[in-house]
Amino acid sequence: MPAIETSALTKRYGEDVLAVSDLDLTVESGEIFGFLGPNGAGKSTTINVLLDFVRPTSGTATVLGHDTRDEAERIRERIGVLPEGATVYERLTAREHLEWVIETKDAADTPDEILERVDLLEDADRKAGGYSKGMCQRLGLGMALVGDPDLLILDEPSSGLDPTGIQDMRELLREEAASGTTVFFSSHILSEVEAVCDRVGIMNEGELVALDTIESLRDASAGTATIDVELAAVPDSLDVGSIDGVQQVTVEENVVTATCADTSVKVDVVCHLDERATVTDVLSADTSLEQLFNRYTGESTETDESASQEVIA
Ligand SMILES: Nc1ncnc2c1ncn2[C@@H]1O[C@H](COP(=O)(O)OP(=O)(O)OP(=O)(O)O)[C@@H](O)[C@H]1O
Repeated sequence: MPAIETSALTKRYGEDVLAVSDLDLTVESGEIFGFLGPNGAGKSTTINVLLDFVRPTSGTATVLGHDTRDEAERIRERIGVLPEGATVYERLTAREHLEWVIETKDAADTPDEILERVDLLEDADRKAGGYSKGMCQRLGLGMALVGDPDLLILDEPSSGLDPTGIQDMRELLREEAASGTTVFFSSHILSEVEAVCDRVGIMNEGELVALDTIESLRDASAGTATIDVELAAVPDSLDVGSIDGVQQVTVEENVVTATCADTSVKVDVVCHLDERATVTDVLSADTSLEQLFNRYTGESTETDESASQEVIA
């Protein structure tokens, strides 16, 4: 039985906003699934449907085999949730938050054990009103862990966390998955999920535009590369487009940029240009996973620093 299954799931807000469109998504039991997409892509809306916080306009969703509309209570008993921008009660301490959730869920956990896991033990008896955003997020994560849930649904779990916090969170998700918990979490940053996910679904403008394993996405991203070749002067006829495997060519000032179907084509481009002009510099960049994500979602790649760049001449 899949942990999550949606079929033709659609959610409209009023006439104008199609937040989720015809979504077919299956998350298998035991996997760590990253639900990706830029702001406004429909991730939170999908999660809110799964939690029965909003009702779908059409289509269906099941969580742990239960229909979200008819059996929301049964679902809640078996899942742990970190909602978007988790709120805490300012006057309660972290320990009191956990005691409250443990009691509500009639769970056997001890607060200290969970506080230790989310690194809040030292601050357990401070009122949450004085917590930083990252501490609130860790408290929210701790509350989601109560009752050893079969499924964790986390909306932007690393929001507000510092790099150490993000690493701790990844470790915790791995531990949960290793103990048999399915983890479904949303993010708008691919690099945050690629280290930990088995599969990712990429949403854009309400639609699922990619659904694959990280490895397959990597394979796809390994297939393309761009090369910038700087020339002393650009001759009238370059004819770079005639080279096998060159997909696109642009010339700006004296730099020729070619998009190649695979990395081996880059050498052909350099040789071709070297025969026709004086090459003064060459910069090549293999397409990174982040760029691939950006391509699916139409985001700009200009500021992407994760592209692996190497000067080859
Ligand atoms: N309650 C609401 N009423 C009207 N429109 C809404 C409502 N909630 C979401 N939307 C719209 O639905 C679309 C999808 O929003 P959603 O919050 O699901 O995206 P998201 O991928 O979670 O984005 P983010 O990463 O910013 O949280 C957006 O256009 C948003 O403005």
